[in-house]
Amino acid sequence: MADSVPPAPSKEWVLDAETEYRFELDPDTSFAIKLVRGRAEIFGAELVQGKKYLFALECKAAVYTWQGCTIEVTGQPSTEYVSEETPMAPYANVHTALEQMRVRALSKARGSPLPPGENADSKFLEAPRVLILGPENSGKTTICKILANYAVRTGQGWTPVLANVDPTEGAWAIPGTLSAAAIPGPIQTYSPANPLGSAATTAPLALASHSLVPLVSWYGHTDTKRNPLLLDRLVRNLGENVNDRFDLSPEVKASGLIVDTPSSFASSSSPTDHRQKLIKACVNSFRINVILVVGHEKLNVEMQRAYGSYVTVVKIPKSGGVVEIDSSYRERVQRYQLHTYMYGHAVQPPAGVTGGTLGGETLSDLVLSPSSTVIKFGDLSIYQIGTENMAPSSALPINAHRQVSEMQPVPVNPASPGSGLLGSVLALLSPFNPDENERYDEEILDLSVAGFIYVTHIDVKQRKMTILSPNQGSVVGKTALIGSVEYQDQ
Ligand SMILES: Nc1ncnc2c1ncn2[C@@H]1O[C@H](COP(=O)(O)OP(=O)(O)OP(=O)(O)O)[C@@H](O)[C@H]1O
Repeated sequence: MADSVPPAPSKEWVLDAETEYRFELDPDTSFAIKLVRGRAEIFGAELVQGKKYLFALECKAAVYTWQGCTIEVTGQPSTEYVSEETPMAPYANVHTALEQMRVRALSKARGSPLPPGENADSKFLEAPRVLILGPENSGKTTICKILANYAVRTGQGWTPVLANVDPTEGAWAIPGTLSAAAIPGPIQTYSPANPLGSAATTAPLALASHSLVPLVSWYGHTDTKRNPLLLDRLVRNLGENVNDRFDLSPEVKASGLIVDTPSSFASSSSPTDHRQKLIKACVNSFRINVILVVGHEKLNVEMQRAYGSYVTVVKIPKSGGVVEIDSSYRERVQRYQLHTYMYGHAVQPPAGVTGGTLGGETLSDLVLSPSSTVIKFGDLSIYQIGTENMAPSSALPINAHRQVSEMQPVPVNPASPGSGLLGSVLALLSPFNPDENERYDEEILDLSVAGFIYVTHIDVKQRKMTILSPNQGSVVGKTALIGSVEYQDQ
């Protein structure tokens, strides 16, 4: 009977130069955009003429054109309009400045002479290492995408590293993580479940040919205030890992780094010392040399005072297109991310649209079938870092010592009624160092994530539990970390 469904409504929009078409989708709807004439981009990623791009899961985005274009849209967005006021010109200026830094850094790395008149002071020969700060809904993640996409679009072969230290956002994995990946090609926008494009963490590598393989670490909470000490350590680890990666390749190093941060780093409702410590951890560990503050005068002044002597601090405008997303939308997006990690995307294109791609992939390639496995309690060593609902050390009375530190790995007994395991997300960690001499007490805090599993059933009597995993690999003998991220099968 599919033939009798009338095709979804289609409409053409003619966009003038330097304008953008903005749209927002309702839940359970999909949408298609085709570039008919001219040139256009979505957050810096160019559209190919004639190709049908699909969008789903309450995606909110914009098609921008520098020279003017015509697009055909199919489906019914909840909001759509064209805006003539965008901050794309200042963003492009920032890109140009970063590009000059890349070119100079590569010349230095290769020992090539600098163009005449260029400053040979080593301070001006560093690749850009950019930290993006701004309040909620200022468009930080979108700016990261635009800047990374402009870098890969130059055709210079850059592979900038994008790092996400915002655990409220799933980036390439799921909420509760920090991650970093080198970006070899344009990041597509198509669903808030994959805000930075698709990645292959545990899902089969064949899943998506455009997948990145990011480095992921598990903080385990979506609230940055929950365990700031742990967050600080993970930020430093990620910085070290990125620096190690840079040491392996002068080309990647010259491509530079862009770091996306949580809005709590800019929010006056966060304790000032936590905020400042975490910003400092980012600046130091990622060796930041440019701070971009998105539309926040006070934070800009604060950053100028704290870092202006050795870091270039620039205030950039916020786009009027950034959607004011509320907490219920955020919760839904977190659920979409957790669901997509296990099941992939099962998107139904708008009626009548065939041959569309989602994030550059054909739809049939994006559906995953996770496996549900029963394991014995002893098969997996499960820990949590610190105890639940722990106030930070700074909130304890003077001279009071906590029994369990915020950083201490505590074994979790699945048989205990208060284990909190049922419905929880567990991060499977990469193995401990095989060399006993290299092992250390807190090594578990520094292990990267190999994948995630969800606990869907616990049978205390039989001492067994059922886990959902996106791949078939055995978990026996592995170490897992629980946090406070929960999953409910939809
Ligand atoms: N110009 C635009 N037109 C339409 N939608 C946009 C535009 N810019 C950003 N958005 C959308 O607005 C939402 C919020 O943007 P973004 O995630 O970049 O903000 P953020 O500051 O990183 O958010 P957070 O508060 O989570 O840190 C996203 O869904 C994004 O796709």
